[in-house]
Amino acid sequence: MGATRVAVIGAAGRMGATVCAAVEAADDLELVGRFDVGDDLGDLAGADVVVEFSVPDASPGNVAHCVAAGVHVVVGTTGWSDDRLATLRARVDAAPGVGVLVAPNFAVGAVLMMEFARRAAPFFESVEIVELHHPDKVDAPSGTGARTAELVGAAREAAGVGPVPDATTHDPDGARGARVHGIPVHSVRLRGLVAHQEVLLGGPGEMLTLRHDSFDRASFMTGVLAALRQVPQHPGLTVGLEHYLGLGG
Ligand SMILES: NC(=O)C1=CN([C@@H]2O[C@H](COP(=O)(O)OP(=O)(O)OC[C@H]3O[C@@H](n4cnc5c(N)ncnc54)[C@H](O)[C@@H]3O)[C@@H](O)[C@H]2O)C=CC1
Ligand SMILES: O=C(O)C1=N[C@H](C(=O)O)C[C@H](O)C1
Repeated sequence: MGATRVAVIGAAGRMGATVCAAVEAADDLELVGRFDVGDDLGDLAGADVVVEFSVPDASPGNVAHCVAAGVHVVVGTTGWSDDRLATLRARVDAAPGVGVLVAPNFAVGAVLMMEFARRAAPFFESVEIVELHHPDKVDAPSGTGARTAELVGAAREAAGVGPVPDATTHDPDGARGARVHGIPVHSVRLRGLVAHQEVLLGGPGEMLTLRHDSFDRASFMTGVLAALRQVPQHPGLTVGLEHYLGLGG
């Protein structure tokens, strides 16, 4: 069997460039196209699979182009709201056989952190998420932070756990952070960082801290390469790399 032909959208960016290098280094993959802002996606350079790391407002259009062309897509761009995912799901359902994976984080450790947080969530009264990133990141909270809050919030609701306790009545500057699915999420942007997250779970007299650190974008490549090799075997829309790793509830 020949090499899988891969095109990258957002190829000039931090993640896109790292993905291009990883694809070029893999014997079973061939990099056939690099696309960035302003490029005509056309026939996607004849790719079998596209990897998409661009910006939240461009990603839905880029992915729709790939799906309409019948090309599988691995999407790492963040900002996929429920509405955007619903629109994408309808497009994918109308393109039988096409696989699309949208994953907020491709680092295996981060996927495990989210899974551990989901499992631990019903056992603690309090949960807060602190996500820390490089200051060139344009979106807040991070996709990982938002997804973790969604998983944790759903697990607490399913277990009948009430809202997180919080006596705050005066917070004119938003010091308590964003609320995502009822979970406080705090975003730090700091020069020197790459991508980091802590999930703090508190109960009477104890705290469990789950922490993941991506020190280098190499941390995402194992997941990206595994995803682009597997996506043709997963027709339809999948959200979260955990479903390709045999995890997830
Ligand atoms: N899922 C994951 O594991 C990870 C996801 N990300 C996400 O990936 C996205 C990109 O992150 P970075 O590479 O750090 O950003 P970046 O800013 O370095 O790269 C974004 C690239 O997209 C390009 N772009 C902008 N509009 C475009 C369009 N309409 N079509 C094609 N390309 C376009 C830009 O010119 C730029 O080259 C962000 O949403 C980020 O949160 C980042 C790291 C890991
Ligand atoms: O922009 C980044 O860098 C990252 N974005 C993703 C996110 O928003 O969760 C994944 C990772 O945290 C790095």
